[in-house]
Amino acid sequence: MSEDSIRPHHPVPRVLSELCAEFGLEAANEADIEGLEVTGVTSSAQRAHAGDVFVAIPGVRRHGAEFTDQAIEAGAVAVATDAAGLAIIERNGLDIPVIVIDDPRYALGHIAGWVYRTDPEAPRLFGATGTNGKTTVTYLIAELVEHLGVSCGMSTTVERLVGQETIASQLTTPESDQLHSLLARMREVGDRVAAIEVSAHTSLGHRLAGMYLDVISFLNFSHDHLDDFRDEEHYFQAKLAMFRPEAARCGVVNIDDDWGRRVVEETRIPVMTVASNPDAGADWWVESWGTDAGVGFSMHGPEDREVHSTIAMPGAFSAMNAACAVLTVMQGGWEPEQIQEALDTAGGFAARVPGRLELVSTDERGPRVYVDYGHTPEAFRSALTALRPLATGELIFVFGADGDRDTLKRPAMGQIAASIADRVIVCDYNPRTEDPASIRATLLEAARSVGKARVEEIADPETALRTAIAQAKPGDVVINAGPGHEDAQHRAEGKVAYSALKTARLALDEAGW
Ligand SMILES: CC(=O)N[C@H]1[C@@H](OP(=O)(O)OP(=O)(O)OC[C@H]2O[C@@H](n3ccc(=O)[nH]c3=O)[C@H](O)[C@@H]2O)O[C@H](CO)[C@@H](O)[C@@H]1O[C@H](C)C(=O)N[C@@H](C)C(=O)N[C@H](CCC(=O)O)C(=O)O
Ligand SMILES: Nc1ncnc2c1ncn2[C@@H]1O[C@H](COP(=O)(O)OP(=O)(O)OP(=O)(O)O)[C@@H](O)[C@H]1O
Repeated sequence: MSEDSIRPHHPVPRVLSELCAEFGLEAANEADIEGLEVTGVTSSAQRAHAGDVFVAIPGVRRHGAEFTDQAIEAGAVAVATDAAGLAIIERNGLDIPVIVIDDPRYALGHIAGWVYRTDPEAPRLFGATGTNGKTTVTYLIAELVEHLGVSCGMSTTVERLVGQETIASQLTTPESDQLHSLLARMREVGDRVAAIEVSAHTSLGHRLAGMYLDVISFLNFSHDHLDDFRDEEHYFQAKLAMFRPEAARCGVVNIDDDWGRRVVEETRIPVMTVASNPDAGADWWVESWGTDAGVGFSMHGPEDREVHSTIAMPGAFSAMNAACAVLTVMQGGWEPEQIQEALDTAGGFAARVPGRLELVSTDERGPRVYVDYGHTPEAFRSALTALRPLATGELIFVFGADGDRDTLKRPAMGQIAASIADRVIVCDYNPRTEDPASIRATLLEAARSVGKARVEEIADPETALRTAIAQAKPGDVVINAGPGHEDAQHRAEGKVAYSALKTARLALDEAGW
């Protein structure tokens, strides 16, 4: 099943004229909408199903109304669009009822919420936002809620989970029509909570319109996405927008950085704060220590309340991720004692998050090899700092940078890599339409400017990873940052199949580990 087809299996039809009455809308053309029933909503003509309202959005590249014929062919019964969209439909002589709305992208979520009967109580939404760690924390929230005996659906960059079914994701946070449809299907299968990863792009595209977050967690904030947002402040405001009373009931905020403290100052929803420093004045503070499998952590809260457990992922940041998940669930209504018992019974967080500092090597006599999804300067710093102590030999870092995405972060990525690792190998990572050699050149120049690590260039990511693993010795740690769970590279010539996880396994096999 593809993500495009996640729909409720038993939709209860709604009457289009009631939708118009609900939102104060009128059909713009002659066609009679009386008695017309709708069962779904789509913003993409390619995803249209029979019985859908096609919400035609004026996009950055195209106007959705240009694709109305495809939506009609698939069985769409009406279109909701702006005046420009109506003009396109009329110009093309198409015969379908059209409802004219001012801002189709904003209206999309509200219409979808009405058609799919989105109910903030079923499932309740627990969201995670931040520059790094959203996917991980979303998995941890879902894991903990399930340990508490409650069925939890999930939406992340990696996959959507509905009941027992998983579907690979396209976007981190889906378009609002897809999200409402996903929630409707979760309700059908009995998921009472949905853990969802909320990107800053969500605010740009009103992807949570018509939904209400029960709890939203702010994990951290650092340099990323300055191509899509005018500057850091706009990127921050997109995240802060989730902390409005109209968007969320309550929140959790990590105040380890100044941005977290700003969220606390500027939000009008009740928030529970957390920090890694006991003197930060947070409601909860977290101490952590390394274990064989990851980290152990103790959370100290008000009135001497405590939660202690482990997470099978390395690094102090993993303890903070676990703490944010615990506090999200606590804000959702569970007591620390219930959470403690659930974690004790489960033996801590297993944290099975594909491609997030995933340990691929299994032979303890050989080098340790990790595949990671880090692609920001701070993610590099966290991963390298977490694994540095495990390297009794060399710390070898294989990485590249996204093409057609925030070019400004590249120098910091190169510098951080070369200031913590012993050897860095710069390769391609999703160059998209950019010249890969010029992306590598920026990273190499930044890495060499540090004058510490050995810096090499191997353009092909597969060759780079295989070389690093073939040359690694016992005691060395190899990290491949970037590809994480992905199964393809995005290049100018199109998508090229590539899995770093598979390559790492193969190379370890070949090296006899
Ligand atoms: C910036 C942004 O949010 N862009 C999104 C936006 O694009 P757009 O407005 O340009 O849409 P368009 O391509 O002009 O099309 C206009 C309308 O026509 C429809 N259409 C278009 C073509 C067609 O053949 N048929 C059709 O029906 C489209 O569905 C759309 O409704 O609407 C499109 C469809 O609804 C999205 O796919 C697209 O996301 C693009 C692909 C994207 O890559 N976004 C990334 C940056 C993103 O959102 N990333 C974040 C997370 C990042 C992170 O944290 O790492 C995410 O949440 O995934
Ligand atoms: N709390 C954290 N602080 C800093 N770095 C982190 C944190 N959690 C995870 N990371 C790093 O970021 C990488 C990506 O993690 P994850 O996929 O959970 O983040 P994300 O916010 O979902 O990323 P994306 O926005 O790209 O989907 C990890 O593999 C790890 O290297």
